[in-house]
Amino acid sequence: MPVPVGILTVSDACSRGLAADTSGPALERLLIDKGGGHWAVVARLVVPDDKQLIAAAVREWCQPLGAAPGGAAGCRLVIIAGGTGISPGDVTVEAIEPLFSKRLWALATAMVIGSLTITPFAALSQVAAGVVGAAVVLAVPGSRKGSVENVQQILSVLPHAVDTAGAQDGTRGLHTSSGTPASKEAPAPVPAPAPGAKCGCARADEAGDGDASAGVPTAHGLSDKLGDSVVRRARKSPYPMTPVSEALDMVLSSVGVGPTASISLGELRPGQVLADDVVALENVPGYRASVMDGYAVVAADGPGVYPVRAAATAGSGEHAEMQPGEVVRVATGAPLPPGADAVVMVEDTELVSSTAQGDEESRVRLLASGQVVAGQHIRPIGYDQQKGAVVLPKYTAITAVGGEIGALATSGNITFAVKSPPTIAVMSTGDEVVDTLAEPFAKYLPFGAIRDSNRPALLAALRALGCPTVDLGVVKDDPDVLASTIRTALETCRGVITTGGVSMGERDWLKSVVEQRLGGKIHFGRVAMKPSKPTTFATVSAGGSQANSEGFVFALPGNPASALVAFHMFVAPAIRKIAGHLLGVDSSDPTRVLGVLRPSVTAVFDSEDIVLDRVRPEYVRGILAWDHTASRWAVRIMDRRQQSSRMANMQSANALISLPVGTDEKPAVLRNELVTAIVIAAVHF
Ligand SMILES: Nc1nc2c(c(=O)[nH]1)N[C@H]1C(S)=C(S)[C@@H](COP(=O)(O)OP(=O)(O)OC[C@H]3O[C@@H](n4cnc5c(N)ncnc54)[C@H](O)[C@@H]3O)O[C@H]1N2
Ligand code: MOO
Ligand SMILES: [Mg+2]
Repeated sequence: MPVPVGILTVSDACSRGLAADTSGPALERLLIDKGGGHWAVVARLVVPDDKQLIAAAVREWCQPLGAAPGGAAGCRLVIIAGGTGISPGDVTVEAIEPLFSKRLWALATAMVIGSLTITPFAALSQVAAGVVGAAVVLAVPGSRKGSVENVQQILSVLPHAVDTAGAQDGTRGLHTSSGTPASKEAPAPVPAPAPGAKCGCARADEAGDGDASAGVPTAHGLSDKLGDSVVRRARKSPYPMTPVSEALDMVLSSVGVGPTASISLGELRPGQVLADDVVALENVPGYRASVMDGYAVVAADGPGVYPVRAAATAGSGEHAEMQPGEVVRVATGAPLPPGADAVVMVEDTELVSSTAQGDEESRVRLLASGQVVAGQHIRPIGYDQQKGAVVLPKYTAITAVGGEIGALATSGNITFAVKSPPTIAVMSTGDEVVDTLAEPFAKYLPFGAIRDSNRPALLAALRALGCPTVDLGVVKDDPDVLASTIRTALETCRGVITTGGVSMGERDWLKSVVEQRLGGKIHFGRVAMKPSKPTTFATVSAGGSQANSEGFVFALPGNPASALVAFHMFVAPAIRKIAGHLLGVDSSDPTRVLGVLRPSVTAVFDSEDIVLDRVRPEYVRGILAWDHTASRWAVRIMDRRQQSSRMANMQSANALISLPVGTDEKPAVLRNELVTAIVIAAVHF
């Protein structure tokens, strides 16, 4: 049995989502690659440089399994990366030393000596090693390189150290070792774990908005335990502030490209993508066709008076061979008689005589004004479509322009291999939310109620992407109903979008429902962005017709602008991936809407200066347009009132202006500065 390991990254920046945690993954990789199968990383966490939080995590992980009411983690090795420098903010060693029942001086020294052979800066790290409960706990520098180099020095002796540490403490755990230094420090408030909980592998750090977490993974993930009273809810969100790019990576690596289906022309819809090249089965035109209404002639005959032979209108059958000295009346699109090599427009002729009944042309004059050149006004065979040529290549997206469906109709194929946008169900949640799509229409709102704007907006946005939709209505804040509605929807739909109930409120149940009722995995529960911070993405094993596949749940924030921004940032790319849109297109050309990600353009900021948020990167709703005078993109803010509760700031928006976190050096974006605009809808020219 591999030995359970916990890896704790201590970093203010990582916990705030402002930097990616690279040492945690690197240490895990080291143990996997070089640990000879001895280790299994069962817990990874990022916490800020906070003594209480570091100690709480170590204490929790080093408890024996089942010792505490559900909180024990049973880790036998804990590696802490970061917070070992000599600045006042580095508190890792101070946090863990009081927990040590035994200091492992020599182990720490071995790490220092080894590292000193690599860099003299190793002398500036306060590495530490000790025993906590039955576990060996190491504190190593926070840099990816430094952390790995230190652990590498002692990797070969670690298995023995861990064995011995377990043996020396008969109680095997902190829990029963009251009186050890560990028990002297008050534990940080930890959300109540479930009975029997053990180390999860979810990361649980905390960041953003100056708050700090006590989150430690439990059997039910990080969410508040359903059934617990409000007094036991987490008072800080245990969900890491995931950087936007990481969140997007998690989404795109969790959803796979959808299946290919063979469908008929009438079933083609905008949003689908061709899964194969479509080859023309026939020439268009399949015959030499007239481009004008007029007369088929022999060009060498030249101007003069000619008898008119049987008329050829489009669709009329084949002609007899044409003779020099005669003309054949033809309509646009009609086949030319064999022998004709040009068409003269009716405007370049005059009637000379008609039949006795006066209902048919007898002779016409080809006027000298009309030049007659061989080949004139004739479409040769295969002019528009060559048999055997690729009409539309694989990855072509079907658009609402109609050109693709038209070209496919012309190709002569009966069926087409396509990937389609998935069926998605949409639900609004909230006791206060009044249905705006179902009868009867609420003419007057009860006090405290709000009309549902999220569901209609999301259903429309999904349809625009080509998704078949299922409307789940408005669901009350009731965990049972929420769970059963989502579960049932996932039997027929690839994914469910909910809005509301994902933040810190006493009736914000979505995360708990996903983890505890649906057995889902929350990949992220908060994103470092403004708006849409509590955006949650989870995968859930589906039943019904979707059995054996994973459904996904996007639990979007209730605030309307937050829900829509999150939709465009995360849901729309997932849908485009499932539908088989080409990955990685030319992002410099925003008119190309192919691709999983919408393109970003650099644009001039054409609005009053805007103060940057100091914690979260912001996605401001804007209108992107081509500035014809200056030949550049310009973007202006839709609506200065960018509150996430205000749906109106999304209207007419075709771009999200991606603004960085503000700093003392760069507190604002000024008019005429360059910004990045993410295109979310058709751009204006
Ligand atoms: N203590 C904290 N409170 C909040 C935090 C936080 O970090 N700590 N985050 C805030 C942020 S940011 C957002 S965004 C919201 C997200 O809230 P929820 O997703 O839990 O959504 P609700 O609480 O259910 O509703 C929020 C808001 O939106 C209105 N709403 C909900 N559904 C709809 C709908 N379908 N149509 C129109 N409006 C809707 C609802 O009435 C509320 O006003 O949490 C903050 N709080
Ligand atoms: O993320 Mo909330 O979406 O800031 O309002
Ligand atoms: Mg809420």
